[in-house]
Amino acid sequence: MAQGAMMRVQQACVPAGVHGELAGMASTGATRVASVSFRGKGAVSLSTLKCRSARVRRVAATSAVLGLEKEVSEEAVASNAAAKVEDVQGVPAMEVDAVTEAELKENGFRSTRRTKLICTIGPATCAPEQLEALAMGGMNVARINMCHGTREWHTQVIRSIRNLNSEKGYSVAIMMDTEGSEIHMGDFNGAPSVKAEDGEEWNFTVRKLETVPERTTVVNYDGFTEDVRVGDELLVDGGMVRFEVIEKIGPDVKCICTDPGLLLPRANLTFWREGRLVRERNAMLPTISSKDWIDIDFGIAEGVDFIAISFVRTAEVVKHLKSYIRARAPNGSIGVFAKIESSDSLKNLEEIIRVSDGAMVARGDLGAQIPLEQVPSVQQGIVNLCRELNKPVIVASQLLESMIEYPTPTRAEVADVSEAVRQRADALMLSGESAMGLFPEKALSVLRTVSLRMESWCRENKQHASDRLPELSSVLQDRISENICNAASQMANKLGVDAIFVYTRRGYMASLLSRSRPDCPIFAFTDTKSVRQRLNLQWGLIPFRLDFSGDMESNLRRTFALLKARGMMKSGDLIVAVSDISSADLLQSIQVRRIP
Ligand SMILES: Nc1ncnc2c1ncn2[C@@H]1O[C@H](COP(=O)(O)OP(=O)(O)OP(=O)(O)O)[C@@H](O)[C@H]1O
Ligand SMILES: CC(=O)C(=O)O
Ligand SMILES: [K+]
Ligand SMILES: [Mg+2]
Repeated sequence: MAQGAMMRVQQACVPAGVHGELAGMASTGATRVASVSFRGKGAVSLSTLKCRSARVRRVAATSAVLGLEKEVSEEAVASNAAAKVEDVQGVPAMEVDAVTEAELKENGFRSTRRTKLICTIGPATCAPEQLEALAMGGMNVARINMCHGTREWHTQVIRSIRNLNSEKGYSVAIMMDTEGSEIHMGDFNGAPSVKAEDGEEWNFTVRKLETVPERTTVVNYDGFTEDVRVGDELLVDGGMVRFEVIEKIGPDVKCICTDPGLLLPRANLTFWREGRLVRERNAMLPTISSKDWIDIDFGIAEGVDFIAISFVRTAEVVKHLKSYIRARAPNGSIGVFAKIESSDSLKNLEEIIRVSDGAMVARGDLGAQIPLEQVPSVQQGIVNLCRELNKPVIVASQLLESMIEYPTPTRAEVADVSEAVRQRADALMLSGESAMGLFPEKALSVLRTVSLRMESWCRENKQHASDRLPELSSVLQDRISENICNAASQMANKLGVDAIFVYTRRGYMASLLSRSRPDCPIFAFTDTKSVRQRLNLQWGLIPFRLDFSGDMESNLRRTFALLKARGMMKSGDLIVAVSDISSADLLQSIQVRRIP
């Protein structure tokens, strides 16, 4: 998190009385300048502010943010959920996310969103109705950060999302993000933040304290007092607040605040000597801590769809976690994402990405470990590499940071989001904006609107023409699939078809099609719930669950009938279809079909 964030958090703790006026602002579109001038009586906690601002968000969500797209109505989603076509046994013959279905029907195939959206869930968004508002707003994946919250809280959030999915027809996947064992500060007796003033003396201690005295913070790493030296600089969250070490006394390290600001609970700590990041024994801490393993067991038991590993340094740890999951969740249904957020991960980037199921450009911590001006080019490099290697990639952190407190984004933020979309990242992620901000739904709506606009610009300007992707594999069977998918995409672009259909059990050909970023949406039909959930995160894929029958022809006919019955396609629509469900000795083919 950067300097700006702490100022806004501070402003978010504004006195009571602000709510009604903020609500008015959101609906009238008043400027951000107005929002800093609110004054009233009595302090109010961040969480109270959040509950009361529910109305603000409702208003925000129903007004087009940047005036581009047509909103999907609640009625449309409800009627889709009700119109499930059922097989004789009462099991839906075909399942698709209710919001995506409404979007397809209302906005048309061409303008349906390709970039996927992830929201970090926190106190601002954990209630079932808040989660539903995000699902309605296009959240494809909900992220829970194991740095924060209790086991009960995480369980509750996961269950609420699963309930929404099963009862209301959404298809929100769940990503668990590990805490990792990097050095961080403790909590401040439950306070949302604590101010450190210029020149103040603070005690950084490794004592285990139940309650922390004033101007004290607990450091989670026992070796801290030995590793740190007098004269070192301590950076909180990559420089939001700075301290200088002046004295070491047993378990306590006395520091002077040299750059004041707000300290957030569990903020990341790095220490620097003569302008360089110090990585001594802390570099030997395990990437996955013992607490992380317990969290991972919990994630496996709860059936999360993705686990994101924080501060990955080598490919080995990813391989280890993947085999751990394979042994405990035999259908291998959890995708492992490597978070690229340290200089070590950049050294081993290609190896790490090759063994992971996807990667996250975690710009928050990354920007604290490498010079900030390198972050944009590193982001582009990671996005390109992931695409080459056929791995989904998420761009995360500070996309709309100012919206933690303001109802409209800055121009620079809109440009940043647009750039990630132009780079063809698979997914964009909200952190504080949705976890603890005042305008979670509106932030999501901005991501959606900006994505749609840039995607349509890319199509109009034939951006795909310049795409050159290397061959993935030297194995013939894989090369056949790869070439079929590339050719199917090219054909779809040239013919201007309405959609590409792919029939896939494990999602392999669906990924390959997504990798070639075609102009039309990709309908991915798969027979398991877990694969359907995981395909949610990949660019341009619209995952359907469908029971397969023996041959391609009957699958196609069945799909046409079901889609027509649900009003999602009509006679005369043109599609390109491929499949990886037939056995290896069957001829793989590309079919071009007009819906009868
Ligand atoms: N479950 C939660 N409970 C309380 N606050 C949360 C929760 N999740 C997120 N937050 C708040 O939202 C902020 C931003 O969330 P985010 O997930 O980016 O965390 P972070 O602490 O910056 O760490 P990371 O580097 O893992 O992203 C956090 O600093 C925290 O204040
Ligand atoms: C998301 C995350 O962990 C980061 O940006 O640091
Ligand atoms: K984390
Ligand atoms: Mg991080």
